[in-house]
Amino acid sequence: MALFHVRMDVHIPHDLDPEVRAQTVAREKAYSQELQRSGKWRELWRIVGQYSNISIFDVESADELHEILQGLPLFPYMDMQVMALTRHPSRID
Ligand SMILES: O=C(O)CC1=CCC(=O)O1
Repeated sequence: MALFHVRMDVHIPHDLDPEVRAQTVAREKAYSQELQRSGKWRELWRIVGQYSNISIFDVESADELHEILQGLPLFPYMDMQVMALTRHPSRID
């Protein structure tokens, strides 16, 4: 098990066809909800006032995360920052 904190900043071009945009966003939603149901996409939060999110992934490896992120329908329109997480020694649970 490996935990990752991911920030995704979405930059869809303003001239993208509105139908393509709507279809891509709908496919993104379905893809992320399937991964949320599987437990791999553990947290998904909107950053207030930005077309950005903070996510926590619970995956087997960095390679698996890479595959998941590359499969995002919005991947071509995103900047991402990934941080690998490990357990803090002061945690009590
Ligand atoms: O809207 C976003 O932040 C991009 C996104 C990630 C998963 C999803 O459903 O939308």
